[in-house]
Amino acid sequence: ALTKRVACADGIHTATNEACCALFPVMDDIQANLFDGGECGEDVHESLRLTFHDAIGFSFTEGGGGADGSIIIFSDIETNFHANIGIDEIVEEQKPFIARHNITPGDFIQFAGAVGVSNCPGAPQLEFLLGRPPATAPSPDLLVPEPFDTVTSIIARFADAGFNSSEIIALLSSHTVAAADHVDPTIPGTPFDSTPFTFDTQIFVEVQLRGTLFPGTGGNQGEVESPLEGELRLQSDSSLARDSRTNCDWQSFVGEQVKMQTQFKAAMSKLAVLGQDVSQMVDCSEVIPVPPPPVTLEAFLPAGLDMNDIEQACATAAFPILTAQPGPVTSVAPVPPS
Ligand code: HEM
Ligand SMILES: [Ca+2]
Ligand SMILES: [Mn+2]
Repeated sequence: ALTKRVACADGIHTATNEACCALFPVMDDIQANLFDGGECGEDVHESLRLTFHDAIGFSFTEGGGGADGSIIIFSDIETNFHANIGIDEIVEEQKPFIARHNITPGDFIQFAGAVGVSNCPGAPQLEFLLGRPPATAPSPDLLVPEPFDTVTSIIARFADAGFNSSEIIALLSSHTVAAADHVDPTIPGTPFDSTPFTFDTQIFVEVQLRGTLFPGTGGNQGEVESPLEGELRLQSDSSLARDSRTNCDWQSFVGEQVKMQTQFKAAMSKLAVLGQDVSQMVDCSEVIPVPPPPVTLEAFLPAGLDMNDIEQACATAAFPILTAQPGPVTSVAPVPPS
């Protein structure tokens, strides 16, 4: 179909809606100066986490404006919430970008998340809608889930924001490009899967492996044993992979790159506009770059492990049979700090 495009004032870009033209200089700035020239590193990971921590501040019963930028506008309040530990870093890094462009914090947070994820091989091209007004109040506390929450409590919290249990698992695809800095503060940058720079399905494989060790110290709140040196497992991910309400959804993404991409994208589209009036927003998804494909498409077992190390949890389907990477057991390298 032919869509009428307008020329942007920069003389370089075109857009279906002129309002989207303003996003190109923002994108160039964050790619060069926040994401180190287009990497899928720590700042992208933190920016993706921030999209969630801003948006999930929404409740049908407790209030909260959702994806409204309140976590930046009222950072003095929200970064002190226990579940937001460490989020102050990316909040302070993003503030100067917002100051030098004409964009609201709510729009910037979701835009940076979508552009950032496009740097990760294997990710879907996320939607981006423009037009979130500035937040007028901080989010109430206790709306962001904690890694030590029970599955019952996590499902209830997401339901109170409009998400079903399948959408929770789809959103947790995000933990494929992720590491923890504060769960075990002795080992910052410890990834949740062995490929923290690739948006693959390894998170769904590796969380299903039998836990055998703590990568740093034991006894941290919200952490359970992982299968590999250098890899950290959240108690919440572990429980969701094993609970009968969510284990088949979890397993269903193993090796299913396109399914994961499709469902993550759909759930992120909902998350990014929580609490917003979509009828007042402009679709600028065309501005978001198309991510590179993953280097390897096949899901695998980490070297030295075999199918006996998988803790089958879904009662109605067998875990896909995977091949181990060659060689002896390896350890996972940390994600370097930004
Ligand atoms: C049950 C829900 C969830 C829980 C309990 C949870 C918990 C956590 C925790 C504890 C960390 C480590 C933070 C640190 O110590 O640095 C983390 C990291 C992260 N989370 Fe989640 N999370 C959840 C859902 C989500 C969702 C829905 C998204 C995005 C859509 C997300 C994206 C991320 C990312 C990208 C990181 C890595 C940040 C980095 O590497 O710096 N999480 N999450
Ligand atoms: Ca990964
Ligand atoms: Mn981090």
